Amino acid sequence: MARPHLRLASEAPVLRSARPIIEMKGVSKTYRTRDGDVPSLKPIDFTITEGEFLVIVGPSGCGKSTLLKMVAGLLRPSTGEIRVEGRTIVKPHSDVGVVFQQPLLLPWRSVLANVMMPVEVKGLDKAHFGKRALDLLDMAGLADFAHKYPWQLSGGMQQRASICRALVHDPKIVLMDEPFGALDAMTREKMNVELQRIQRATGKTVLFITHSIPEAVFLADRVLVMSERPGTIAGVYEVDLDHPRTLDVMADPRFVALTQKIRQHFYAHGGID
Ligand SMILES: Nc1ncnc2c1ncn2[C@@H]1O[C@H](COP(=O)(O)OP(=O)(O)OP(=O)(O)O)[C@@H](O)[C@H]1O
Repeated sequence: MARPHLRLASEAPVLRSARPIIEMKGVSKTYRTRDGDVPSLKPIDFTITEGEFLVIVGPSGCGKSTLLKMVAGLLRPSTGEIRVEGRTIVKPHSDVGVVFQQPLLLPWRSVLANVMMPVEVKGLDKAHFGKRALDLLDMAGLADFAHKYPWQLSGGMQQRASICRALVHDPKIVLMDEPFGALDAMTREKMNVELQRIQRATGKTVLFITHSIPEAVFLADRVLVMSERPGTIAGVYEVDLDHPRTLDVMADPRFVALTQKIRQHFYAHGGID
């Protein structure tokens, strides 16, 4: 990808600090439906620190997306409290950028106009953030595609554009719900390397959901393993591998041992999917 070492001028790399940025206290969720209650999450207590890359893995339906939506303020917890930067979350807020499994770009808008969506919605300064959008597209290797339309881009390029869109308003936190699940294996690996680079360059705190244990270990500072629905924390694994990580790290005995340990955790507790 183009210019692998470019860094946004406004952003210096921030190392992971011990400062809590997302705090969950007794957070649970039960969906109330016409067919009855659907308990999705048991009470969870967990803290994510500033600049941390936290990856959640867990069986299908265990409440991963529910948790992410609650951090984004798109859903309210049934019990407990989520704080972001010390503020209790009760509605959608601009401290986060969100990336979903599908890029969800509007086909009638150019790539640049898509990336600028959050700026327009939040009524931010278009000149200032327009420059930032172009810098981000440059960083993501999409400088030559700013004025193209989404259908003129590959799936991986569209997903990179959607990551730019999540970063454009400079949120401290990026929430990513299986963002690379729809990509082919090689593109997915490249995206992992790229995302790691962007996260290290910008110091963003990332909360990332995946079904892939190797992807989790490759990206994470910590991997949070959830149990079957109603989900709760089954284990937390620290990933003690140096940065920047290349794909070669997957042959490192520590990588192999940790992926195996997490996989065994799933076999012991009922499978990942
Ligand atoms: N709007 C809703 N109304 C009722 N039940 C819901 C709703 N959204 C999710 N659920 C239920 O809550 C549980 C958790 O859903 P969630 O999407 O958070 O799981 P997940 O871990 O992200 O799953 P997957 O890995 O398959 O994407 C599931 O059993 C799901 O059926």
